[in-house]
Amino acid sequence: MDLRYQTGFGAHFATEAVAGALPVGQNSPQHVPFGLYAEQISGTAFTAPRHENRRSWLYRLRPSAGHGAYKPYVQPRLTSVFDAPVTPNRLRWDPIEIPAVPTDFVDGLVTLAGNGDVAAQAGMGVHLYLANASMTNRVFYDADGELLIVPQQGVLTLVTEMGRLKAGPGHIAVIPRGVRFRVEVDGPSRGYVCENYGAALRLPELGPIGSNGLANPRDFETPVAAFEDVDASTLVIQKFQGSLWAAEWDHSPLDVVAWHGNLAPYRYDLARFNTINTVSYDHPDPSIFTVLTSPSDTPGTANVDFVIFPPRWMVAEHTFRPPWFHRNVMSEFMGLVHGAYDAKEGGFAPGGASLHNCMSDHGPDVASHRKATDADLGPHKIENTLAFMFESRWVIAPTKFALEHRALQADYDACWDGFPKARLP
Ligand SMILES: O=C(O)Cc1cc(O)ccc1O
Ligand SMILES: [Fe+2]
Repeated sequence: MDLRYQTGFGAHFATEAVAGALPVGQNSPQHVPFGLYAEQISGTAFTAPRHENRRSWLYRLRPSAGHGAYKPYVQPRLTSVFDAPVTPNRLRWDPIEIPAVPTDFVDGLVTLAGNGDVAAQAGMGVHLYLANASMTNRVFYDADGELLIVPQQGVLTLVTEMGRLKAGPGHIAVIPRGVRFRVEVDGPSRGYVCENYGAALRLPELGPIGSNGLANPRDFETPVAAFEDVDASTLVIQKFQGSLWAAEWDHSPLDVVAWHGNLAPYRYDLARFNTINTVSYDHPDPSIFTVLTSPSDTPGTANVDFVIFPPRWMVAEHTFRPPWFHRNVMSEFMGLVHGAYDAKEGGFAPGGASLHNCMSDHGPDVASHRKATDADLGPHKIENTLAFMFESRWVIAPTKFALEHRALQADYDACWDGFPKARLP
């Protein structure tokens, strides 16, 4: 099915799947068209400043309040408890395999790491999804945070309350906190998820860059209204305060016929990113590649930034072009969608991950360093690559699952062994 989208970041959308379903001129009329039920979903406090405020009005076949009690649902690999001792050591994982047994998106989520406090609405969970089956008669939502999904293998169809969107490798999709959805897969599927407990992701400030550049607002796509009228038992699973809960509803909650507002799922094609970089010398800070940011209460110090390392021209003169050696106050979780990353010649594979926490020393490995030092510095295009980083002000703690998994590389430190010592005159 061809899906249709409306464009613009954080825009005030209005969409109806049936003509005349959306009330005109008010949100909650005494008689909603066709007897639909009006329901507001807020993503910010009612009194949040206007430029922060996010909410939408949904017009549905039945009110979502009509369901019974939720009971605990057991999926122990998805958690907000990062239960391994937090470590200053640099960590790297090979890709974790997609299971052979039928596994859908919810059951296929595994938590690798995270930070902050789900109850305080600060920090994030970092997960992988490892799925090979579509969700049937099951719908998920996350009361703990917004979900930034970075597919690495397989195309996902996200069937949400507010319409359908597709995202495969090269796209990202964002589902706001609380919005219900089902995931359909087209085969074995793997990707990364940043579960953002904090303030909703938004475009970064552009400062002296000016009024255009980086991710341009018009390239964000939000689905048009689409609904299913299914009077069959549906298991609605939610993540609430770190645990999963499920309730059997007697219908599909994906029954929103029309909606309007600025809280909505969206997708973005990372190939549309307007990558800005030096045209003179030196390697800028990677903040120049920020796609989306979730600010914390301290200006310029993100709860989490989503940063990409896309294909781009390298033209810097008399410059060591890959990332420099560094240690940062911010903590860095990295993943790779495809290709190779310019700071790591080997060992960092698509579907793999790395974690460099606050003040841990890292940078190019020996082979990448040598190659960049010996390189002829003509204009050079880095192609067929897409790495990304979830960068956070809070130290990122791994889970036991991640630390005990055989995908954890035992010898990661060795990639920085053998740098020849500088020779003084
Ligand atoms: O560690 C990394 O590879 C991410 C990174 C990239 C870069 O270009 C500069 C700093 C930085 O942390
Ligand atoms: Fe780094």
